[in-house]
Amino acid sequence: MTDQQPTVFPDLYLHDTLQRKKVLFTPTTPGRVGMYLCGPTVYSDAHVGHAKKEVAFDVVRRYLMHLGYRVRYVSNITDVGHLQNDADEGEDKIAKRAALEQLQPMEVAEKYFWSFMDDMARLNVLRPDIQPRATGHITEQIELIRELIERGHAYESNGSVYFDVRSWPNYGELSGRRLDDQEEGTREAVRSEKRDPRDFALWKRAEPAHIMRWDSPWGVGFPGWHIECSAMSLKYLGEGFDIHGGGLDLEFPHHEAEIAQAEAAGHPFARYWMHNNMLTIGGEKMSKSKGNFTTLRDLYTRLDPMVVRFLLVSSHYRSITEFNDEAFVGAQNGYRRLTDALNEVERRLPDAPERDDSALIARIEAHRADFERAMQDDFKTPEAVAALFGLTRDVNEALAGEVGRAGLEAAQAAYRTLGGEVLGLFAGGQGPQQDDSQLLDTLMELVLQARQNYRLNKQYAESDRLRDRLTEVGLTIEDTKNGPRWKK
Ligand SMILES: Nc1ncnc2c1ncn2[C@@H]1O[C@H](COP(=O)(O)OP(=O)(O)OP(=O)(O)O)[C@@H](O)[C@H]1O
Ligand SMILES: [Zn+2]
Repeated sequence: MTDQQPTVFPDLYLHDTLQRKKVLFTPTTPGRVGMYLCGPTVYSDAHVGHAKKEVAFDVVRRYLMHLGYRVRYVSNITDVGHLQNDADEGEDKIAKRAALEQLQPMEVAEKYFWSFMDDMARLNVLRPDIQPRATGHITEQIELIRELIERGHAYESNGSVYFDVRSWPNYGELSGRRLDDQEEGTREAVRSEKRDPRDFALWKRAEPAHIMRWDSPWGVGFPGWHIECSAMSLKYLGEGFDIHGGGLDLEFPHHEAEIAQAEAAGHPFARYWMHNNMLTIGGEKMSKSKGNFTTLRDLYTRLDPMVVRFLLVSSHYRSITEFNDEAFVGAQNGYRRLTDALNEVERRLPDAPERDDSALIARIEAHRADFERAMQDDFKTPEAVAALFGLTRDVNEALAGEVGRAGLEAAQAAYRTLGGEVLGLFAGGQGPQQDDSQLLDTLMELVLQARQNYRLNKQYAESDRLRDRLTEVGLTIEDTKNGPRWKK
């Protein structure tokens, strides 16, 4: 099979954190893009902030694919518990959760990996081409640390290995922080192992109680927080790969450390850095540790995941998205406007008459051009969504009268390509209609309530009849100590 790739790609501008400005994007290998995104630490359910990041970069990837690029999208899974704070101390997040849930650390990682995958699938986030796990790449991480020691940029101390920031003058180039401005804040015991308090751990000696542990040239231990991303992105995308993404909160120290680890070892790192801004609640970053989060799981009981996605793409990836009920209502209405129009277009298509729709088609093309222009200017999704609303205004106006096949087909193609393929707003491909599973959840909640009322009134025969009838259609009710549950 030959590669069907366009030879000319339209100009695409993106904001590069490293250059602190919007720049023209040119991939290293014509027609191909290698992208790496810092993925989740799998120790709890994903929240809406994680969704902002995943959707932001999913849209970047989808748009590159839409332009005709072949994209290799790599996103890691942190399944080794790195320590709780940036100063290389505190508890191991995964181990802490394992103790709480009485599970093995690897059970915790497995459980939350799958919950993350399910949550993102419902948001219509495409699966990464490669999803490397940190625990599966300990050898690569050890190798990179060894190179750093050999080149004099890292040193072993008491069974741990630290990156020597003073040996690498470029440290701070991404975040613009000068070494002298960087915080110290490290506990005395850890500080005494370091030559400089700002040095960060590449490898940590494991205390006897630490479950996740590996042999290394420096004794039994586990990797530091940052090293996995340098090792795995280089392994799967090669030196000088194109785009590295992640949340703005990771710029320092995580991304700064990723660059230093790779480049000090002699491996040119990412050429463009993209950072999404934060999803906030009451003006504060939504985060696991602050406890001010709403999990996607919870949110999906109230909202169609596609509305959540619509809400996220309605603000720019570099803007703050404030999360509140008003925003939901707006997103619900906005999404409805698009899907109502598309549903009507598709309903009419099979019996559409032949007629001249050139005026409508010209307007559709103009909205399409607006959409592309917005996306080529640093992925301005709010403007792209505005173009879809412009399209919807014209389509609705046309639908008020008679529209021919050509007009309907052009409208359908615009919605499906731009709203569907690029923005990922119409999951599944079978149409934008409401997802029935959502409906089923709501109905079953009502049924369980009705059954509970029967039981409270001691109407056990009615309650049993309800349950038996559900069993006949393949729905089972189980009474647990936390109340009744149902499953298909
Ligand atoms: N509120 C948010 N808005 C946008 N992106 C976020 C938000 N919270 C986390 N992210 C991104 O998700 C990824 C994983 O984040 P992380 O696991 O540190 O979540 P967190 O909730 O900030 O956890 P913690 O509070 O324990 O640091 C990072 O790339 C981070 O930038
Ligand atoms: Zn990373």
